[in-house]
Amino acid sequence: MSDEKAVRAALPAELADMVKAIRVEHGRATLVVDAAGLGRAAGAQVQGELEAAVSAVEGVGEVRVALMADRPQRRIVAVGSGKGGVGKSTLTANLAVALARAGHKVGVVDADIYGPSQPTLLGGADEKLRAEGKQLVPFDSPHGVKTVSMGQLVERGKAIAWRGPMVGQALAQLMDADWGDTELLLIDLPPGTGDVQLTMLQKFRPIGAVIVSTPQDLALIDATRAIDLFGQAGVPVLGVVENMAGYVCPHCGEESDPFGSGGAQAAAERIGIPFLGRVPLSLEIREASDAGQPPAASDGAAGKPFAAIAAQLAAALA
Ligand SMILES: Nc1ncnc2c1ncn2[C@@H]1O[C@H](COP(=O)(O)OP(=O)(O)OP(=O)(O)O)[C@@H](O)[C@H]1O
Repeated sequence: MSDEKAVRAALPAELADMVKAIRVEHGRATLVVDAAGLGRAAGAQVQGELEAAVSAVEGVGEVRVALMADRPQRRIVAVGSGKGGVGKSTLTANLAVALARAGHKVGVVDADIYGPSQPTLLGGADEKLRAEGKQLVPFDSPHGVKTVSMGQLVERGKAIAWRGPMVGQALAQLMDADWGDTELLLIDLPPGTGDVQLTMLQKFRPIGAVIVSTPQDLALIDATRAIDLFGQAGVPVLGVVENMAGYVCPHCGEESDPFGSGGAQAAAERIGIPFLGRVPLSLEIREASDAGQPPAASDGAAGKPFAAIAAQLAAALA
């Protein structure tokens, strides 16, 4: 039996499939292990078990275990807006839930230090973040999305007055959390074009951005500024979403457009970026969001626009 075959024969059955390559040279066995999706603790355990098993093989004096893809390539999509209060956090949470329901492994980083809201939106308002070693462990929301938030790093209700470097460090901690097999991270950015946005673009290089705007002219002007920021940083804008467009009166059914309608679509067409869809102004969306029950988690009418936009986004990413 060759040395490699002897090593393979000695592998614990439940770990054998993970060992993608074996080389034995001068009494040193090197194993390449597919550790994608394993957290740090599980990875260390696999490593220990393989070392123990292989060091018992005759002629092997040293064992090296290389854990590959321990940090799988995760795609990052930033969700931004030119101004506050346009529904960026609501959209991020619901897109994440809709994508998770469509089978994607999704996480949300709530980078909105001035108004962190993902824990509330995703049903974890009272959850504290755990740390394992130096790594944060994201909160597993009941809606199939993992999330970490600036809001979980500070006491609830306390104002955060951080300067640039502190923001950068906090953001890095959130991004480097133990995301496990998460494939796609949606980042809920603070509104505008400040420190957090720049750090995110420069340091973590999202593969694309989604811009949220209400249909008002002023919001659209600000959205155009955000689009410009992403463009300058070389981050493609995957599309624009128009939120709070059209209001259907729950009593009489009459449809009105308190903030106008269609402005974001027209602006996207003018600038030459895709329009991903429209979410109506709806009492149901607001109430469900406040209650930590994202509309996208159910099959009701309020969830439909989010599912449609998520499908568009998934297609753009594919
Ligand atoms: N389509 C909608 N219909 C009704 N209410 C909405 C809709 N979208 C968002 N809201 C409500 O508007 C408020 C602001 O939304 P959200 O916090 O998502 O905005 P934001 O752009 O993330 O704000 P911030 O500036 O705090 O980051 C929330 O109360 C939310 O429930």
